[in-house]
Amino acid sequence: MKVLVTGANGQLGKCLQKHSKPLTEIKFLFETSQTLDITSEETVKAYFKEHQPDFCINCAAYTNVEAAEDEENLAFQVNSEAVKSLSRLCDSYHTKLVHISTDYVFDGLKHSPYLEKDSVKPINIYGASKLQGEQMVSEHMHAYFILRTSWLYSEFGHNFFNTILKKADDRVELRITTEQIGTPTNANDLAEMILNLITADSNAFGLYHFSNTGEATWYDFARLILEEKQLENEVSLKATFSYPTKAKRPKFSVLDKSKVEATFQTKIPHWRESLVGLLKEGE
Ligand SMILES: NC(=O)C1=CN([C@@H]2O[C@H](COP(=O)(O)OP(=O)(O)OC[C@H]3O[C@@H](n4cnc5c(N)ncnc54)[C@H](OP(=O)(O)O)[C@@H]3O)[C@@H](O)[C@H]2O)C=CC1
Ligand SMILES: Cc1cn([C@H]2C[C@H](O)[C@@H](COP(=O)(O)OP(=O)(O)O[C@H]3O[C@@H](C)C(=O)[C@@H](O)[C@H]3O)O2)c(=O)[nH]c1=O
Repeated sequence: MKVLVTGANGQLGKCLQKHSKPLTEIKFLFETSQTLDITSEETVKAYFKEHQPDFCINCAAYTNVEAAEDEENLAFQVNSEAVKSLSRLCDSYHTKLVHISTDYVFDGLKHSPYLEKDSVKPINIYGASKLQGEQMVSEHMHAYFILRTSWLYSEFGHNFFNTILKKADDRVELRITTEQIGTPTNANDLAEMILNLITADSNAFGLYHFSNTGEATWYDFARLILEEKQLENEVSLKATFSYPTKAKRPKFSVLDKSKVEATFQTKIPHWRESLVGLLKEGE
């Protein structure tokens, strides 16, 4: 089996590289923004013609939520237009697509976990571009899995977890918002789930919510990082309701995972357990 991973140098791409090592029976083609720019339709077309992958895991995305407010065209080009041509190609080569989307497709006004069937209404440009990407996948192909996830972090790349660790190392005073409730998700858990989906070669196509379980504010997330690193007495951490940003973010974006759990018999770890596990790994 041949599996193409786009955006392979991003955090999810790197987690997939890490967790796919034991899967020697699968040939992984890890392509970065340098080796396979998904916005270049001709390049991607030629790539598919040559390699004809059985699966494509699309980790390529424009993910800078703040900058997207000023770079709308680029965000839509990567997160929607490129996804349209990728989906068409996957359909014509019978390549199954695993596409990743976000909790930011919701407006955050619900008070209980969001189901796959709940109505979507993004409140920032990044969320709007990702929603349009989802629509491109479902309109242009059949054999797809769209996995919506939330608040991804890992040891790799730019994410809230690494930002807090860096600020804590520099003994910068932390002011962290309590305004949003969601679920931090260890990208290593998502990578494992994706690899299970592929090795099972499941045909249960469709839209799924996948995050760690439980809920938290960004403040709760930062606090557990400091506690586990035993830095709570060395770094000042203050809760603030308002932390002004250019992009609006949903106030509540916890995802309901019943569908993914029931379909794939997965036991998803709690966000606290997973965060503690990652910090222990790094010791
Ligand atoms: N990070 C998060 O908190 C969340 C992410 N998601 C989704 O999960 C997926 C993975 O995100 P994550 O790994 O965190 O994101 P990253 O930003 O870490 O990685 C995205 C990767 O995509 C690459 N990329 C950007 N443009 C192109 C392009 N035109 N062609 C090919 N590659 C490109 C980037 O390369 P380069 O750096 O060279 O530009 C980068 O390596 C995305 O779909 C994202 O929307 C969903 C919920 C939460
Ligand atoms: C760095 C920092 C952020 N914040 C706030 C800003 C914001 O409201 C919240 C989260 O900050 P960030 O900008 O790191 O996170 P953000 O970029 O909004 O994260 C999102 O990324 C995209 C890609 C997704 O798909 C989402 O699921 C989500 O993970 O925390 C503080 O309160 N204090 C701080 O020191």
